[in-house]
Amino acid sequence: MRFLGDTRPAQDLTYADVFMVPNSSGVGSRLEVDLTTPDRIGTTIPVVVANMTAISGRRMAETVARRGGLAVLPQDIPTDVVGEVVGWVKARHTVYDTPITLGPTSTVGEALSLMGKRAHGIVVVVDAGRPVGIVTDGACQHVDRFTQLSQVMTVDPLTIPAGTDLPKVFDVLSEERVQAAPVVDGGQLVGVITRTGALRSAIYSPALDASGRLLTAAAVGINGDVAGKAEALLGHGVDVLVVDTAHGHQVRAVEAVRAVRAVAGSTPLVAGNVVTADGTRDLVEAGADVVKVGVGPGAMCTTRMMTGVGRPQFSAVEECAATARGLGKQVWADGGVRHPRDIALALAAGAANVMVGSWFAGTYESAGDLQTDGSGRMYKESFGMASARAVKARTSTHSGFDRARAGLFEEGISSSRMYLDPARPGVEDLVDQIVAGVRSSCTYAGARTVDELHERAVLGVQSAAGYEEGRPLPAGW
Ligand SMILES: NC(=O)C1=CN([C@@H]2O[C@H](COP(=O)(O)OP(=O)(O)OC[C@H]3O[C@@H](n4cnc5c(N)ncnc54)[C@H](OP(=O)(O)O)[C@@H]3O)[C@@H](O)[C@H]2O)C=CC1
Ligand SMILES: Nc1nc2c(ncn2[C@@H]2O[C@H](COP(=O)(O)O)[C@@H](O)[C@H]2O)c(=O)[nH]1
Ligand SMILES: [K+]
Repeated sequence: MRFLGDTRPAQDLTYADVFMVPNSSGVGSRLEVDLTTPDRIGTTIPVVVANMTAISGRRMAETVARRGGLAVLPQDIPTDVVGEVVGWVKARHTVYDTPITLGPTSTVGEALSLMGKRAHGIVVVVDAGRPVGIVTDGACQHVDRFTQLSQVMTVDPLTIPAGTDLPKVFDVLSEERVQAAPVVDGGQLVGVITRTGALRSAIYSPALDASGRLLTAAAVGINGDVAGKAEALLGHGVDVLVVDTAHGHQVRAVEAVRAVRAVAGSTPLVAGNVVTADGTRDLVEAGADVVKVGVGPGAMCTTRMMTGVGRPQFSAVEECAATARGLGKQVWADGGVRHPRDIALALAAGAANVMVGSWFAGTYESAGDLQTDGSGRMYKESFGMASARAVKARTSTHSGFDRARAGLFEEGISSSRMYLDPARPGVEDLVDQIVAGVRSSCTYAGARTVDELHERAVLGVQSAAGYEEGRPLPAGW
């Protein structure tokens, strides 16, 4: 990566401050670009879901891994529960989505309460494991919530035999004009597939472990028996460990990384957060394979306003990535990502992978319950991991006094409404947008891989007006 005219700007920059110019490019198609991440953890797209309780749970983990990304399960979830989630994710199909199933005597009310859990939008009515009907949201309107599903379901639904060619699935669903269909193997339900799902499965490669199951990650904090917790997570089959704390360049964090490294064997270890070359070096020396970069850019984060501490994220990533790469390691850019461009710029700066939190909060797959406001718009509630709300949950076993004292040190937002975009309500819709944007950035730069994007990117610094000029104006002016 270099700056236009080879003039390094005097001050630190964030994503909005920079732009990338096109290079002479021999990459003729966006489909020639391979977004496999150079951190070699198994992700085939540079998207990691942040370890935030309101965002990253089992449905997020399953859905994102199926498209080549990774979700980090938060440190506040009890270890045995993380174990259950990991076991569940690893038992998921790597191509077909998990169905929502109910019986013929289940009610419309039950179906409606479950439908928002998944983007595919159908409930499969099963009898002894066989699909006997399909219920859509439309069929549940204008009927009593106590109506049994046998009354509203489409009987003998179209089913897709497991293993059917994906273009064929796409064509059959289009011809039959159905949004989603159950997938069966020997008559038994094994999953659900949509038209878009068939398309995506032909474009993306899932992030898999050595046994071909979906990849998982989990975070540990820096307090208590960190090594013991890490060992327990490894015992549950977690593939990537993340040591995560606000101030990753403190003695206790470095010691925690060393302790986890001692038990982690060859399991990739990610540690953070830091924003300096020194912080990066210390975490690498302690045993981190990947250093997580970002203090204060997060949407739920009040650290910079509370403390004045942090660093504009583009420059933080650039400096830490250069240091880590010099030591044969990598960084993840964590926080502040609101557009596909931010991910492309983080990779241009040298990040191997990019963590996204709040942007994914407003999706069907985030951990929270789907809610509707007075005007009928769907939203999820989200909160920061250093907010009073999260701290209260994390310290639930402490004395009342200690909890109250910890609550005074909040550095995050306790409640925010993240609205679902009606045009992109599922996390895969956002992943599509990200991957399309980043693949396109690569062809503009003449890069076929993430490393080539970093090598070839030529960046400039823009004014606020320059950034504003790049925004679309859908309503005209
Ligand atoms: N990327 C970012 O900008 C930030 C991210 N977060 C996220 O919030 C979650 C909770 O992290 P965290 O607040 O570290 O909580 P943790 O409870 O995991 O650990 C923090 C530990 O570090 C000590 N500590 C020392 N200095 C600080 C400091 N300036 N800020 C916070 N702790 C400090 C704390 O002691 P004591 O409480 O006694 O001071 C405590 O023992 C994590 O997921 C983290 O990534 C939080 C803030 C910023
Ligand atoms: N200072 C705080 N930082 C937080 C908090 N909760 C999460 N985070 C950080 O933000 C990123 C995600 O960023 P986003 O812009 O994509 O939402 C996450 O990985 C943490 O590093 C918090 O309460 N305070
Ligand atoms: K912020």
